[in-house]
Amino acid sequence: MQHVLVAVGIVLRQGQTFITLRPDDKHQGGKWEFPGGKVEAGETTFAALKRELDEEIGIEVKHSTAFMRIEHDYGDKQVTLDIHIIDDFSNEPYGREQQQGRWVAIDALQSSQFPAANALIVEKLQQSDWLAV
Ligand SMILES: Nc1nc2c([nH]c(=O)n2[C@H]2C[C@H](O)[C@@H](COP(=O)(O)OP(=O)(O)OP(=O)(O)O)O2)c(=O)[nH]1
Ligand SMILES: [Mg+2]
Repeated sequence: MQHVLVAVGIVLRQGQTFITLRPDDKHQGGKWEFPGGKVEAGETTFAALKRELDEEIGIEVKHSTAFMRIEHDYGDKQVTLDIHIIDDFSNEPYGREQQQGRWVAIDALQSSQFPAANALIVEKLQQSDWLAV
């Protein structure tokens, strides 16, 4: 069974987060995601986060805080999501790989838009009072 470690970034600004649409031909395609991707051999999670967020949404990550870690088994693939809040970045995010992207209010996030592993992320984000600042 394939097992991957994925660095995931919750890009936050004024109570909103930037999400992107996974291409149809990828694992969990057609679902919205928080940008990120596989941590490569010899790479730290922070380095992977910086690299993936530059590649996928064109931002430069300046600061991140660990948020939570989730293990999920999709049956065809096991993932460990290492999720970080990105609270300082430069450049305006956009779908740099031609994927759709949009800002959405944390309160308006719906678990059903995302892969199953994300339900716990949405729940915790919506419980975190400190995110409102
Ligand atoms: N980026 C991201 N991946 C997620 C989320 N939720 C979730 O279950 N995943 C899963 C889907 C994929 O199986 C895996 C991400 O791996 P991926 O194959 O897209 O990684 P990648 O961006 O490096 O893709 P690639 O360029 O190597 O094709 O994590 C999420 O919110 N964001
Ligand atoms: Mg990715």
